[in-house]
Amino acid sequence: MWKLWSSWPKGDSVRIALIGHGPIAAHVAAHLPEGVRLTGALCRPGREQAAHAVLGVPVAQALEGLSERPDLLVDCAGHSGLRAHGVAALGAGVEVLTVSVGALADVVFCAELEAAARAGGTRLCLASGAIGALDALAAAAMGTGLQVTYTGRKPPQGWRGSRAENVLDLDALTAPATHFTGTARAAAQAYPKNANVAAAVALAGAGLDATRAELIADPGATANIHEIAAEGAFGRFRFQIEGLPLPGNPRSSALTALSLLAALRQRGAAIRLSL
Ligand SMILES: NC(=O)C1=CN([C@@H]2O[C@H](COP(=O)(O)OP(=O)(O)OC[C@H]3O[C@@H](n4cnc5c(N)ncnc54)[C@H](OP(=O)(O)O)[C@@H]3O)[C@@H](O)[C@H]2O)C=CC1
Ligand SMILES: O=C([O-])CC(=O)C(=O)O
Repeated sequence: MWKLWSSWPKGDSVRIALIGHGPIAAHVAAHLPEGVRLTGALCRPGREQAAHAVLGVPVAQALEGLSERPDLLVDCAGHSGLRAHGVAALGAGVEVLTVSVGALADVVFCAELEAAARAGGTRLCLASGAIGALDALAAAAMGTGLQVTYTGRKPPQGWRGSRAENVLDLDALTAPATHFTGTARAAAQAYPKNANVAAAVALAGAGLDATRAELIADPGATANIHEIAAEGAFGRFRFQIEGLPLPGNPRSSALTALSLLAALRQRGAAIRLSL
């Protein structure tokens, strides 16, 4: 069946390298669309063997250490991966696709990324990740009066290793408990492994300081539930997604890895969605 973004033009292929070898990276590597070739990966010092075992490609600690220069560097590692490699890659003219959207809440780092992309004549692409409806938010933001609230709800184990543990006894919860309310910027900075979605919603729509965020640990939740409530001159909408986690990390929704695959597939299409 013909699809809008069916495949890369025959004979063309894109070389990608990954940052990270966690559940998101492993899923991407195992399901690359036709025409996309994984040529390398970047890891932290001492993690070469572990990364090679998961991905089966040459591994280095920096882009210059890879034998093949990628056309695109795909950050699947989280904020520290983008911080370690984003500016250098963009400055060297290598496009970067990232899941670490919340890292852009740091204004200084965001400006460094932007300057590097301009200097390198390339761009930083933000994955839609675990959320949807960013197209509607971006359109709504072109009108007036946009107000957006994002609510992130996960089972208690989805908040392990996050600041929620300072506020709540996750093992003892018997009812939903809010452990953060504030701006999307503050959420993204306080929860680097859990609130990239808050940043994506904000960057697409009303901005990091005007978007309200609430984060909830819910012992009754059986999925990672993300909700957007938006209203403005355009009208209003509500969007909710119940994302199942990837095997290997209850924090990360499977849709995140799928969004990277969708972005890779779209990149090679002559006819594509416009967002
Ligand atoms: N945009 C979105 O909607 C979403 C974004 N995310 C982001 O994706 C990140 C990754 O998720 P997931 O795969 O589940 O997480 P894991 O934390 O399980 O995996 C992260 C991987 O990245 C590696 N890594 C960490 N820092 C670096 C670095 N500086 N350089 C190279 N590799 C590095 C780790 O390796 P090692 O520890 O061995 O060094 C590990 O292999 C999350 O932390 C979160 O920030 C997640 C879900 C949704
Ligand atoms: O995967 C998810 O459900 C969301 C997540 O962790 C994030 O926004 O960083």
